[in-house]
Amino acid sequence: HGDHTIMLENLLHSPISVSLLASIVGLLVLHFLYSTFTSQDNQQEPPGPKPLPLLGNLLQLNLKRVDSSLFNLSKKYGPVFTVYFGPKKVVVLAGYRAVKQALVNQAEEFGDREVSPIFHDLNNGHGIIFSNGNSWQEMRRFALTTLKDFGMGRRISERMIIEECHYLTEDFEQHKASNIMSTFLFGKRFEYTDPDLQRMVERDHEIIYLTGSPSILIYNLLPWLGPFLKNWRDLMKIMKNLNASTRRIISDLKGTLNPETCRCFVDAFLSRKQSLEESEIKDSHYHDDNLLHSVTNLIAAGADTTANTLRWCLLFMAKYPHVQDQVQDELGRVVGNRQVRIEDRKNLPYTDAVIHESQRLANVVPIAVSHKTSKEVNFQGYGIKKGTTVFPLLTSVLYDESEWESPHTFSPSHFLDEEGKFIRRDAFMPFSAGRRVCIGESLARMELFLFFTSLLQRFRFTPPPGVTEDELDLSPLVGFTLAPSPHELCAVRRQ
Ligand code: HEM
Repeated sequence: HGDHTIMLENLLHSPISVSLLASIVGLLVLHFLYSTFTSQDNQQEPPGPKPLPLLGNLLQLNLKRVDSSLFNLSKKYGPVFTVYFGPKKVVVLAGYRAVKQALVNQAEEFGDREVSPIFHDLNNGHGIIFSNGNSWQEMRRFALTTLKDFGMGRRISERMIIEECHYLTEDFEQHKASNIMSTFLFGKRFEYTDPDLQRMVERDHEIIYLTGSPSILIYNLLPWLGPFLKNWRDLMKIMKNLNASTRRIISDLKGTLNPETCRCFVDAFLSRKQSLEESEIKDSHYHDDNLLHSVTNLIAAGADTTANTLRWCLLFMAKYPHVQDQVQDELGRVVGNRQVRIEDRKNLPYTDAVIHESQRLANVVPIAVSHKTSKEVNFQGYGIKKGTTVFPLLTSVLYDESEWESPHTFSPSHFLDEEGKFIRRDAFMPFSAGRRVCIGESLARMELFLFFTSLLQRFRFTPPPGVTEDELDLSPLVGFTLAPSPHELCAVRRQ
């Protein structure tokens, strides 16, 4: 003990040793601080229910209604939490603030797409929705500019939709949104009775429904199960047929292509491809697979979502006749019997609010489309590793209790001020946000407005005879999107 004291005394008396000791202690403290700090960053993952080995949290999730289960978990675990789908880790973003902060303020980090095995089977990394990197960037940019060139969000698409309104109100059918996409992509609309159109609509519907089914969720965790699952075999077959018929339409257009006058999206793609080939640019992203999958992606993303939303709007009208009265009063007062135009929207605040409220409550794409982190992220004090699957839970934004006055009831007043003027709401996010935000928002909003108003001018929507408004069932048919359950409505011609 005495020797130690002497050594320490000697050390402290030597100026060099003192500074050496101080440096060592300083370094140790720094190291300690650094490691606790970074270990928090690296290791403290978002909280969540305790997972079981292999099963993860599957027993706590209702696979028939994943979005609602996750919304319930968010009430316990907060706006960012971890759940395990079997062995697969998923970080869920819940509520307007968290979803906006991630997708908009940290857009780059949260902007990659998670491509689950089923969507890999269906797209092979091509197209727009389920691709990443340079190919995605090029295809998304090309689709946006080309659709705009052909009139998306502008007067030309207004004319196109109005023309479709005439067919729609003559022959009450639900293929109008597919025809709008078809006009953009292939330069032509189909007769509603055309078997090609009917098959295209049916196939899309099936794909969207089946990809959200519980057995495909399980397939995504255990892909070797595929051939044993009926839904997987069905999906492969439907996709094969859809691809074959899309290839046929593309090859017909190729036969009559004139790069000087492009008729449609496919023409624009083919002539870009041709000019790149002529300048001997090899390995560009403009190849047949990207064309095929961009086209099928645009139809899948653009037709079913819009048609479903319109069906929800009509169902809400039949269920809430006093709301329908007010829409029809307003339309009668402001527009009368003439064709509604986009510029009328600003004078139709109640009708506009009803369409927004229908989109909010219908919540057609409840978990958006899964994202993936592109790098390690620090988010709200938690560390999330690169490549982690992220669910932006749109259900929890559209039903956020701290944003909406009565989140679970149909109430157009969410979008109206005291004087009855239309107001925008930040938490209205059915098209998601950020780097991957829906590219068809302006087109979809135009279609919804023009189709909805044209129908309500001419028809009164009611439950079928013998069914009361209360009995109309609002529980959705759950797939990748939420559609109304099969139901009947009467469309009674007004005057
Ligand atoms: C009411 C109708 C629609 C709704 C509710 C809707 C909603 C959405 C949502 C939630 C996403 C996912 C965004 C994300 O990953 O965070 C999305 C993506 C997409 N939508 Fe829409 N959409 C609609 C109509 C359309 C239309 C008409 C088109 C075509 C012009 C379209 C094309 C796309 C494409 C290509 C993507 C993928 C974007 C990407 O991954 O970069 N959508 N949409």
